[in-house]
Amino acid sequence: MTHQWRGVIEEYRDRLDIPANTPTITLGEGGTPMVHSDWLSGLTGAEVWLKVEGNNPTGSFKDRGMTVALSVAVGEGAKAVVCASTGNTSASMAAYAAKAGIKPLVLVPQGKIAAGKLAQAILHGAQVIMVRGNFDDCLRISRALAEDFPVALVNSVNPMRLEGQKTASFEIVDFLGAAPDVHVLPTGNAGNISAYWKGYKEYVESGDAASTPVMRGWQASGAAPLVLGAPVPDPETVASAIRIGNPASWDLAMAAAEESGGMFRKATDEQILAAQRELAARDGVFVEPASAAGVAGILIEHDEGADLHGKTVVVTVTGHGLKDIDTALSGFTDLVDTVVDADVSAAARAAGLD
Ligand SMILES: Cc1ncc(COP(=O)(O)O)c(C=O)c1O
Ligand SMILES: N[C@@H](CCOP(=O)(O)O)C(=O)O
Repeated sequence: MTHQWRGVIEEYRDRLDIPANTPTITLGEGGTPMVHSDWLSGLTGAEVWLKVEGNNPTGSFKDRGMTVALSVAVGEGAKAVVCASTGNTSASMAAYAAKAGIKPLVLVPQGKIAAGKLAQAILHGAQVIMVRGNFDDCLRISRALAEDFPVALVNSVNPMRLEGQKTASFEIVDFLGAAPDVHVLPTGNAGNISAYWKGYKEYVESGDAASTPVMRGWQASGAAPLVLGAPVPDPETVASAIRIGNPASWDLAMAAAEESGGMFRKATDEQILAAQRELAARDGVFVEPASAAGVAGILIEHDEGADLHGKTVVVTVTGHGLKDIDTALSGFTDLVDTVVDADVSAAARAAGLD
């Protein structure tokens, strides 16, 4: 009989630092594909694998953390949950809250989150509060609400989120049979790089891996506090998911980069969008702009002459492209606007076949 994937908690309960009586609120998250990037492997001489986190139930890696955070919160009696979000956390939280039958409350920067993510949060029943401010303002308010009112905060400042998100490292090592040499991922609030590093270290401690990878986090140029070494008061980037100026997991993320021999770097919006398009067209993997920051990083370092020959590289592509189709289509207005009469010769002419 084939193994039915049971979600992060049931697959990894003995590796999660959670209370023993924690219930399981799951949508079947985790167990995401590792897709070989023939394109990036051919270009760099490395074996490059994409960890495709857009295949999670709500379309991003947040689901790994949210199943654990919501389950623990419900186990502790929570009747409502709150988060600040650039979009994906709200979509994920709202879905798991719906499954749990508790109230989701979301604070988002007004007009700054992708329509697909807003639709997810609303359809899953969240009360969405639009804030005149940025993500960092929303997180400050959410923390205060959770202190003063009976709502559990489920942003990645909640350690249960990192417990769940660390399972992606386990899956990568199990798939490859060893830890990769290099792990590349986009970085915003910095919970995910911290969670991956925790997971890799735990697999070494338990004897399931012999080594840990070098961790490289990529930020957008207009929202690159970890590169600059100081918070950015007005972060700006087309990659709305990582439009964050003061990452909550700053210290953990810095430790991940330093302990692993890695670093944080930045890519421009143009480089991120070009990477998004190339990845979709060459490897068949459609990701949202923020998710392409790590791919942009590989391309940038390749252009700079970095030598990855013979290495195993994993790039986490964090969220699905369908979440933000407005940005994706913005570079293709000529194609979208091409319309022909309903006959074969007009179609053949437009396609350049005649
Ligand atoms: C699609 C996507 N990629 C990357 C990130 C960055 O992850 P983290 O905030 O854990 O650094 C986020 C959220 O911030 C995101 O939604
Ligand atoms: N990109 C995130 C920002 C919040 O991150 P979190 O991991 O701390 O919840 C989002 O999708 O809102």
